[in-house]
Amino acid sequence: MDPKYIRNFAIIAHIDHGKSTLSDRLLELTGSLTQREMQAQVLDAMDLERERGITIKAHSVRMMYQAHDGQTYQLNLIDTPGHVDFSYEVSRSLASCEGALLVVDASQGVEAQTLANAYLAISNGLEIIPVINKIDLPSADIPRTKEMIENTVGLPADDAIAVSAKTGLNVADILEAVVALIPPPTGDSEKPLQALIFDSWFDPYKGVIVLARVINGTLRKGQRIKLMSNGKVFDVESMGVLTPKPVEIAELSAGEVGFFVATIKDVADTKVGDTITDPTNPATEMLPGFEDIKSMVFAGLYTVESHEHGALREALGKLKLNDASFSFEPESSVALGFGFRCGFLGLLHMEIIQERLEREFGLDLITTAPGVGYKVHLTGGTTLEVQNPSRWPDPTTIDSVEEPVIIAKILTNEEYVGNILKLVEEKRGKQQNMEYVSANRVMITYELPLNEIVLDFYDRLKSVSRGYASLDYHLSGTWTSPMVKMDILVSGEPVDALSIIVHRDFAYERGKALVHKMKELIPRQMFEVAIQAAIGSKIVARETVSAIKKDVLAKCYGGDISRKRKLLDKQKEGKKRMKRIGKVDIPQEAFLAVLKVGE
Ligand SMILES: Nc1nc2c(ncn2[C@@H]2O[C@H](COP(=O)(O)OP(=O)(O)OP(=O)(O)O)[C@@H](O)[C@H]2O)c(=O)[nH]1
Repeated sequence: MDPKYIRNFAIIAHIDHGKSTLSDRLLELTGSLTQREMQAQVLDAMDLERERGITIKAHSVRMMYQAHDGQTYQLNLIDTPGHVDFSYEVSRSLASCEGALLVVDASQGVEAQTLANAYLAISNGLEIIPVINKIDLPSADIPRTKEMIENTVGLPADDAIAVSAKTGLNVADILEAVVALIPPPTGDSEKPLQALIFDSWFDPYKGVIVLARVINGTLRKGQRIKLMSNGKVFDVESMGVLTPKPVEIAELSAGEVGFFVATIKDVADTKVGDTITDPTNPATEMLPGFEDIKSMVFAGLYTVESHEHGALREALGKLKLNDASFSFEPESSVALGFGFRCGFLGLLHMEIIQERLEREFGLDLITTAPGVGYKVHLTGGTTLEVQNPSRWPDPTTIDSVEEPVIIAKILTNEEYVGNILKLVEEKRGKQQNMEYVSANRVMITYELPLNEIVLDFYDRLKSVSRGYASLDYHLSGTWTSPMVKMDILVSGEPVDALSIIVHRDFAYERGKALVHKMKELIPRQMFEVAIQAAIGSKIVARETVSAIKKDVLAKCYGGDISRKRKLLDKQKEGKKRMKRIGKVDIPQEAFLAVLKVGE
């Protein structure tokens, strides 16, 4: 198609501001889907996404739209993931577009992620059309939302389109604005091929499916392609566009977006952000912005039943086929047996993988507390990358430790600033900036150790701000910090899977809180159980779980068999996620106690 009539755009928004609902409306208006065909929120394809109401993977849909000028335009809507864990993918999706709809909930206003995504869009040179959504709500405040867009994002918002994605009110105006305001792509179909990969996944029937935006040149069915980051060469077997139903096509020319299937076996070969070229007439340069993304958060995954270990390995292998950003390698624990150390982009990513393992593969898992990767410099001059506390070297051999640090931007209402500052200070934060972005909204920028964020930061932030704070973060570097390993002893025995890495100055407090929480979480046994926190041989905290005195069934005084059964079933249910360590049954929650300390 003549690029003049192509518009590539994304919708960026804070979680729950209505991106999926609006996408569905646009599909409906362009006749891409009839109402009958339309399942609620087609773009969120995975069940899990639908259930959790979040968009995990980016997809793209081609819509044909006849504008008021009589011309038919090809509109490619590129969906972007809405969560900070996936901000690299967001940035690559945005790099495939010339414009973006910035959707802001009229009752909530601009949130941290609205801003983070808007900045990504601005830095990718996109034309941004502000859209104020949910104007059907009684609490909608259009003038205030406009003011916030102007003050925080720095975009003129007089012409913001006020819509209700729910009722469809004014949504048609968005399509006209897309055609009128978003520039057409400028690539050249005659130049050597350069196509940007912005998503890929593994389909059990078709193999690896790649979504790409052709920047220059033409990508044709049957042609040979080369991936510029790794030099690997494949043949394109089929290609198409999602309308949202897949429709086969023979080529994608400069400016167009679509998917293809090639002789690619491993999704890890198709890295988001990579450039595809033609090996017979290669482009001289990769497209800018490619990064090899790394796992930031690590945790051990074990099965409750040791005989399910093989099934876990198989399931992890299958998930990895679909998700190159997730990594795993075997590890073993004295307490838990054989398991895997898994790497994730962030906590949400970790929860998603965990849930899929349990739901799709029927595994019962024990997860150890998530932690980050440290660079440990030894006195002998060598440096270790340590992602597992049980690999922490002997403290006498450690010269210094570098821990990863993030820049966190927290957007909140004035009245919660005090609470939030207290929280970030407690989390070892260093203030970078604090400014009013509108009459009562404040943007707080802090440098914080990632290790503090992966623990309970999100939940704590939510509770101290009553939900009126949003967070966006990105990795910014490292700090040299006196980190130490803290062991947890149950009945005098160290349980390796419970060890965590903490800052020396906070170890005492953390240890006290942790054993206290564990005391609540470990059920009483027939005997007394001591729970201790120790650094090296020094015990820093201790609690005792006292022994059970009575038989639980004694309460039922014989007679009522169904009540008895219920009670036993309840106990069984409770047992499911326990791991017997020595003589003590430790429930899953206790392994994650460190996440719950503030509760
Ligand atoms: N009243 C009202 N509710 C809306 C409107 N648009 C969306 N919603 C509701 O807001 C909630 C979130 O909408 P989604 O479309 O799932 O939001 P999203 O931005 O796609 O969310 P993520 O996928 O998590 O990023 C849903 O319950 C929608 O029904 C609107 O115009 N008016």
